[in-house]
Amino acid sequence: MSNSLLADAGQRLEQALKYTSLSEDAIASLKYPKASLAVSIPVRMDDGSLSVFQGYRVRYDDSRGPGKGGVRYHPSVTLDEVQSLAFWMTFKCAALNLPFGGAKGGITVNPKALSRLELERLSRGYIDAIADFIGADVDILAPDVYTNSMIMGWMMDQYSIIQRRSSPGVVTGKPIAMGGSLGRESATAMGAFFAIETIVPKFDRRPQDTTVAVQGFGNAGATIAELLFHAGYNVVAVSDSQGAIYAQSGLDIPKIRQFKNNARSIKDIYCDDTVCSITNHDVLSNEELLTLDVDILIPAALENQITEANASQIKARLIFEVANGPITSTADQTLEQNGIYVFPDILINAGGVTVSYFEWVQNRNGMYWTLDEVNQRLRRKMVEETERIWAIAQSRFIPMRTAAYVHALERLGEALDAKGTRRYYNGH
Ligand SMILES: NC(=O)C1=CN([C@@H]2O[C@H](COP(=O)(O)OP(=O)(O)OC[C@H]3O[C@@H](n4cnc5c(N)ncnc54)[C@H](OP(=O)(O)O)[C@@H]3O)[C@@H](O)[C@H]2O)C=CC1
Ligand SMILES: O=C(O)CCC(=O)C(=O)O
Repeated sequence: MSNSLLADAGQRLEQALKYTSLSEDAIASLKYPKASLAVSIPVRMDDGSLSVFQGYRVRYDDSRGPGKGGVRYHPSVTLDEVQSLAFWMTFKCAALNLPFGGAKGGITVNPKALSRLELERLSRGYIDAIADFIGADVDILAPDVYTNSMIMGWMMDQYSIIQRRSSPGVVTGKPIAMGGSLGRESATAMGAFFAIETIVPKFDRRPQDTTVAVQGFGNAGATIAELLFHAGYNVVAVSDSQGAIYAQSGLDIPKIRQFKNNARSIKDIYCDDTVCSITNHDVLSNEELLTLDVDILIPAALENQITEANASQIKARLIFEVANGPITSTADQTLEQNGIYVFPDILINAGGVTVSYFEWVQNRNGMYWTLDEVNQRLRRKMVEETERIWAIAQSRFIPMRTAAYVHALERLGEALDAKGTRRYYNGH
């Protein structure tokens, strides 16, 4: 592992390997992505010009099943980032005992600058470029940052056109009308909520006495903020890419969501009777939100938000990583020294991929579940695996992140070893 984000992610693997007895072969297999594809996607723009975008799809490991992971559209997407995200998917799927390996995709683009038709041509062009690399039994796509069910619908449709058969199982997070699952839209946050509800009582905390700050107000961030708000937590700060707002007495999250739905930034919220009931809130930067004196901090935006530079200023007691990779490995050490508990991404945000798995199962069976069934199954899975990881952390005196990796590694090691060594010999 030579480059930075992936190298940093690899530190977590090294740390966890000290607590496992994985075979040398299994360890060696997990150190590098299995396959990385980089593609150019030419897109005819609305003004007639041609723009060429860079896209990626990485399958990190598929020893437990087909690759699984979302597709990100963001200006800062790089191969290194996509490889790291695929690495986390591998451990996430194993930690939750889903029959999948880890994969991820991305396009380097600012989707906010594209028209809807340009976005559709880009999404279909991406599938044209990676069609041979994916499949319902090979590598399955899903939403991530700045992608959504509409884009997943275009992707599934384009793949079906290429294959000349309906192929719903190649993409999850689709519109319900195209075989999507009820509950997938809220699944990442719902899974995090079930984990938080499992963990918070262990710290003798009650929702009404617990303050929360959430960074990121998209699919994951806005939904977890609203779930916690309705459960009685005091959500005092939220943010989007433009900035944050804070009110010590608490924020009215459903009203902020209503405001944000009109494509405006949280920091521009103003108060009148029709738009919000927030009074006396302060506007903060995203950096300031992270260092607020709150009980729970929930990063739900991008990677590398808590680093060596600001870790010592974090005052939250518990951090739940809804985003992938928001804390660097060196920052982890500082937080631990300061007695701050970190609940890791590969557990906390696993609700999304868990309901993606449910969607894939429903597509294969052609039978569809009610929202209640989906959420009950999700709750069972999240509570079960959270308790298992908690027990590992407690019994071995290790942080929850290391415990989650140890838990995932035991399952990955079994699958890698069960395949034997034959596959390591060339030509036989
Ligand atoms: N969607 C899913 O199913 C899953 C998502 N995740 C992870 O959750 C995180 C959020 O994803 P998701 O909610 O889906 O993405 P969305 O695109 O729905 O939302 C992203 C949010 O993050 C905000 N944001 C972007 N850049 C910054 C920044 N620099 N500082 C603060 N906020 C910022 C955006 O602001 P603005 O509104 O201004 O654009 C937006 O509110 C990611 O790490 C993703 O990988 C994990 C598991 C599953
Ligand atoms: O739903 C999925 O398949 C993956 C979601 C995702 O990209 C993630 O968990 O980071």
